[in-house]
Amino acid sequence: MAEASVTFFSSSFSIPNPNPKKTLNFPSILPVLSISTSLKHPQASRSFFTPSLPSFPASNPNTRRSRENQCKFRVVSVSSPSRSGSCGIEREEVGAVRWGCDIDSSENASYLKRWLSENGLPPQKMAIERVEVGERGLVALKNIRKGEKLLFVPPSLVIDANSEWSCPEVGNVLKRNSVPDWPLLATYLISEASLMESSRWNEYISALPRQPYSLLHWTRSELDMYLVASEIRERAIERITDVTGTYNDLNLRIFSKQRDLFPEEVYNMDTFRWSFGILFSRLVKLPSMDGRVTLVPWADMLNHSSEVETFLDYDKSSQGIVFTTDRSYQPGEQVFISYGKKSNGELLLSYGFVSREGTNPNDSVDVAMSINKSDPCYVEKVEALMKHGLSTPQRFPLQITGWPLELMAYAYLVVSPPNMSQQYEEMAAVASSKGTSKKNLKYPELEEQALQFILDCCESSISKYTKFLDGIGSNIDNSIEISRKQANRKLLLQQLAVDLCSRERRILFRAQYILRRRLRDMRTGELRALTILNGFRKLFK
Ligand SMILES: C[S@@+](CC[C@H](N)C(=O)[O-])C[C@H]1O[C@@H](n2cnc3c(N)ncnc32)[C@H](O)[C@@H]1O
Repeated sequence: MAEASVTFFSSSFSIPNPNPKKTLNFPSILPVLSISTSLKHPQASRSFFTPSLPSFPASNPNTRRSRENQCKFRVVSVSSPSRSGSCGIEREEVGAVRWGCDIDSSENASYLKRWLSENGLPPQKMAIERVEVGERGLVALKNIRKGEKLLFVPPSLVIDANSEWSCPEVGNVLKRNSVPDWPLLATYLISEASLMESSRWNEYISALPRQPYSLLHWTRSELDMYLVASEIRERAIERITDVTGTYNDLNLRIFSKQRDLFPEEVYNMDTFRWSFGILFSRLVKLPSMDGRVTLVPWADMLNHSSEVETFLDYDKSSQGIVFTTDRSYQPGEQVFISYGKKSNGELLLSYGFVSREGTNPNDSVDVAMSINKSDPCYVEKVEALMKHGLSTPQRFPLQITGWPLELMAYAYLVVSPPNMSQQYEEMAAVASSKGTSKKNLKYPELEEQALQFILDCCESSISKYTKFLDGIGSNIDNSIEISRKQANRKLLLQQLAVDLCSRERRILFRAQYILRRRLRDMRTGELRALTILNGFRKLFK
């Protein structure tokens, strides 16, 4: 059960490509939500500030749909012409769309609940309410026992790659081009959203956040300014680049060729950023359905807690999407789920929040390691790494409880001398976890150097965090006059960055302490052995 809640999965994204030189980009690791139950006060840092985002009149989702209206999209995007650079994140303003709602308004959520009930959602023991953690969430209406199954969302209310398109022509074009699940679902959401009342998902889409929170929605300068010390910045840039690349490919090969079906006002970078933001923060992978990725209305109103393990799955006996509580709840308590065993950086990357201090047992910090260019065996080492899908620099996660075998193997490779070139392969294989087994490499003659190398990496990282945390407020440019809305956003992002960086630096401090102690013990051990040896020498003299 816990295994299934580790919700990273590999997406094989590729549209059959007439030009094999041009590859389609898409993140190889994408997060998916899984579900579980609650903490008493899992206050996450996001709850300190409420960002004030542009507001537009919400469409009334209760309007009746007319079938003849199908495929007549409404141009509702308010995105401004993009000033973005090649990776699309140079812009100072993140485009917003009109779809969805401000999640602090509960009106759309009550339309959603009514619509779900009318369409087969059975009576629930929870209701959508404004909550302290996560803004909107599901709250127990009655006593809920530990081990109870909840939700029972019927498959007819779930969106997946096989869902029927309200505008079948658009769906047919994508299917003919064998567009994989993630970009297909992103396009599906945009297509349905643009149809408004003519889409059967209107009530669901109207209750989605207009601005999903995740690093996908930070500008390049925000990432550079606030996440300068954290490796999560790189991952955010990679993700933004992948999403942008995916949109550009779809646009080039499909949208631009059929503008009647895919008008630019609807299918553009801003609307894709919105739909990918929704997918990153709400998509669920269902283990009992061969890992099918789905959007599960209602279930996706549950917020995350790192201290519970229960997750969403399809339940054959009830034929619905359920989760089983792993604690009891009293009326009025918010019910939480687990989005998987994620570090705070990963939570910020996909969901836009950081867990409250000390509540995330899965927290880790990525440390970047690299082979020194002046290493006489630089080429051989890099070749060995590349053979196993690694590079230089390479990131490894460090946890409060220690570091993985892969990181140690990489460190051995970095410090190993030319006369050990026969072992480079083995080291790289273990570093990539693609070796024969998860092997604990042991090279006693290199251990001290390898540990010293890891310590140096941690200390250089610590100094970056300290510089950022000491300078926050003073090194951030306050000279530009900003509106209240921008000030709120700035405060929110600063707070998130400070929370993330303090948690990550704490893990590094712990690693520094352990490494220093281990090295000291090794060195005093060596010293003692040397003193004994010298004593013997003197004796024999
Ligand atoms: C699947 S949705 C959950 C429902 C969401 N609160 C809503 O109103 O639509 C995931 C989003 O909820 C918020 N969220 C979930 N768990 C949270 C937590 N522990 N602290 C703060 N925000 C949280 C984040 O904005 C995240 O992107």
